[in-house]
Amino acid sequence: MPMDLSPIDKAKFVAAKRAVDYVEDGMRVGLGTGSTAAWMVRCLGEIIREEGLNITGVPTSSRTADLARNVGINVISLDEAKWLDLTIDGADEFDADLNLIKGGGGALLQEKIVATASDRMIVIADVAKEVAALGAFPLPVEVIPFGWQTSKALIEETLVNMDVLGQNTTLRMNGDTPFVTDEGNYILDLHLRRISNARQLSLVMNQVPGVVENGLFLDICDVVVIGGGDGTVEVRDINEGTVEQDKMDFTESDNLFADL
Ligand SMILES: O=C[C@H](O)[C@H](O)[C@H](O)COP(=O)(O)O
Repeated sequence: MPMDLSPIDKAKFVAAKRAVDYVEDGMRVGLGTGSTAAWMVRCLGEIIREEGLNITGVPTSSRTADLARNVGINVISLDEAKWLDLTIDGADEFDADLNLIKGGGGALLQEKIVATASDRMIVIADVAKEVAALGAFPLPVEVIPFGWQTSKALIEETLVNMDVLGQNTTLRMNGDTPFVTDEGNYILDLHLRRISNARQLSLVMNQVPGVVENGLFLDICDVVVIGGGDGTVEVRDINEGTVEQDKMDFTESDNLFADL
């Protein structure tokens, strides 16, 4: 009996399930963070249990580390792994060049380090994450708590100097207190609406004192697996374009749904 999933969760699930097909025995895999990545971690745990694969996971957040251990994935740190075969992660937006905005869940720093330490990055996303131009989703920028208001003012001044219009920067909150990342930092969300020069913006943001990293992932992603609420899956490769379009039969996933 399948669990009663909403269309958005079905979309995330089918993307995640298709993406774990890329995982082979003996691989070291970067494990992303967020609701879509959580489906992937569960699917990975499932194939490890069912097929006895020897997979080592490097999580990108404490949340993902806890989930990975719970589903039976052998978890090590990036420094122990040193280099990864593959990272599978979600995204907040992706464009036609497979450039991304990430960090909606506040894990962008570890995610960027882990993704860039991988031979390949596969992004899993529901169809709604595709955009013509990045920027409708607020761009997360991680800053150290010391002097964060100064960093915020410098970011705003920089955006004005770059002629970025409609900008507005907010400190991410968790109730009444600032949201704190796994590294003990804060997140500033840049409400830009449309980013016209992502490369320049990324470089300039990272030069502001106090900024640790920003959520633009440029030239990092190799493949996007896009899920639809009706079970459709499209695989888009950075070099080859759309390489696969399929539709998953949900009845085939009954056992997996029951386990999740
Ligand atoms: O910090 C969080 C990550 O970048 C997530 O991968 C991103 O926010 C997408 O999350 P979700 O799959 O929940 O939409």
